[in-house]
Amino acid sequence: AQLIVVNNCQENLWPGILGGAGHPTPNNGGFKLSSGEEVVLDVPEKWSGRIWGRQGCRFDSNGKGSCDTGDCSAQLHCQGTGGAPPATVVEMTLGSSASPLHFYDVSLVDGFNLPVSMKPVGGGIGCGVASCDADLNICCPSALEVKVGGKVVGCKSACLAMQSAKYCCTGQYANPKTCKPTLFANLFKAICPKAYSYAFDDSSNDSIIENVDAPTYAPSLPVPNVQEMVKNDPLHVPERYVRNQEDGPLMNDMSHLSSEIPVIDLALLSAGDIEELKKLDLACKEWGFFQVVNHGVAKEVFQNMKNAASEFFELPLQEKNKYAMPADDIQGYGHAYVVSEEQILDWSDALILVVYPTQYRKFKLWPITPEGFKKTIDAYSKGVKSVGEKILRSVSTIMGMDEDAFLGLYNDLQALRVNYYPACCRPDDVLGISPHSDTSTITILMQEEDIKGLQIKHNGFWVPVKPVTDALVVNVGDVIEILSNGKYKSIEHRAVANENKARISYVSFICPRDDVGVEPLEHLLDSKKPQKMYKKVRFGDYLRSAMKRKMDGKAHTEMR
Ligand SMILES: O=C(O)CCC(=O)C(=O)O
Ligand SMILES: [Fe+2]
Repeated sequence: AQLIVVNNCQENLWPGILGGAGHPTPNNGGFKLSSGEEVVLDVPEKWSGRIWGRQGCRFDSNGKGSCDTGDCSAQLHCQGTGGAPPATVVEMTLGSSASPLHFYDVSLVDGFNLPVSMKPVGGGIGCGVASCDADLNICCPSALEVKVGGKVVGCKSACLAMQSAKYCCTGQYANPKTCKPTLFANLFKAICPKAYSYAFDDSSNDSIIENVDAPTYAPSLPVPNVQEMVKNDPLHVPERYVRNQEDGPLMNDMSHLSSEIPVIDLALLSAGDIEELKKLDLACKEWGFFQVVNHGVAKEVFQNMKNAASEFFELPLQEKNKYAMPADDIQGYGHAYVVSEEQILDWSDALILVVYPTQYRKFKLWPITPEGFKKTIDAYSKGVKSVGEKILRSVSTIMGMDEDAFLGLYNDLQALRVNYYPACCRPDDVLGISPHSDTSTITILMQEEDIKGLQIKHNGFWVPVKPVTDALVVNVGDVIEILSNGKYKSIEHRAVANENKARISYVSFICPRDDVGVEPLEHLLDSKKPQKMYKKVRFGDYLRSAMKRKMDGKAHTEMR
């Protein structure tokens, strides 16, 4: 794709550019653009990044110097650094020729320095003109002004000027319920209604045309709502839910092994710490499961998700059914993987939503009660996505590749499944979720602190995964098992029901796009394992064939 950057101002400008994680930065991140001039930048399809204008710059012949606003580490070429606020920023995630839907907005979250607008030309679909083309410097409240030589050159955001959690939407304000537009944001919004003016402002881009060509999935048969069934008749377990007793008792004495499931410090891992990388290698080989701590996602993001989801599941059924899974989809509130009238059913209900790529979001299935739930899901998923990227970087490192070898290929799709396991009067007779392995690249799960449920199969025994405070549980999915030619294992796991308590788990599946071919990586074949152990599969076909079967034990992974 091409970006045409035009300077319609009366003065010279120096645009700055920054590619998002895993995306390149064109033109070394910055260049001069004289008044009236235009420049065409080539960026790959699906490029994601930001552009802002720098003004009042002086650079020497080595490209060193500074700007009055938007400065990036005193360099002409920003090369990986963002602009100093206040600066009006255009943020975008472009589509591709196959899916020409572009997302972009003009953000005033970091303040304002120059009027900017963006629109699609020559094809592609977007949300029209995103802009703040008025000069906010003229009406900037004096407390927010940035002056150079007596002239107002920028208007700070309230966050920058006040440096407080309330205006920055951090700490206790880091969620859409408590992060409200401030007086200043409202002022910005009044003048520039088509711009993003505070951290949780999505009124301006919620109107984006949804899921133009979102993939469809094999539907699941309709079955009763388990939570409602229990509410109406708590002492009855219908025959359809009674599990096969042949697969042994649900509880055994393997819980002493729980403490051996590796706990990995993600900050150390991302810093390339050798011990932590070894731990990851061992975890993926021997366990297929591990927990991560120090993952950088704020506690509130988790807590908000837990609060909102608990509230959602407590709503009356008819309210929840406003988001009922349509007959031809597996997104929404309902059940997945029910494929025959005969199969034994799981003791759970679920809310399932595709969260990335954002253009696949089906907002009509995103609950609006409790208030702010949509934004909470968005914030939670964003946090999980960042954790997923860190883990995938390290996984590609231990597989002997560049750290970003997996990004953008195997983590394009992210789906959220919130499982609700009602209490059960005969917990030994049912399963919350039947044994299965995940078809994903990796799965990231948040569980409640004090309620057991998840068990993983380790050397033939079921080992409970004990919740670790603030940790996320991560497991290797079928995709990594195939890519690694079986070195890393996508382990069978299940969830049990509890007698007195309901349990909720929050499961994010990180997956490749449908059209990605998955097969063992050539460079991993060696004299010990010269053969590819798995057939090449198109991920979309693999996922759909897995969905047509009842989840039943390990892998749909087809051996050669
Ligand atoms: O609830 C759990 O702990 C496990 C859920 C799970 O494995 C899944 O949804 O794939
Ligand atoms: Fe699972």
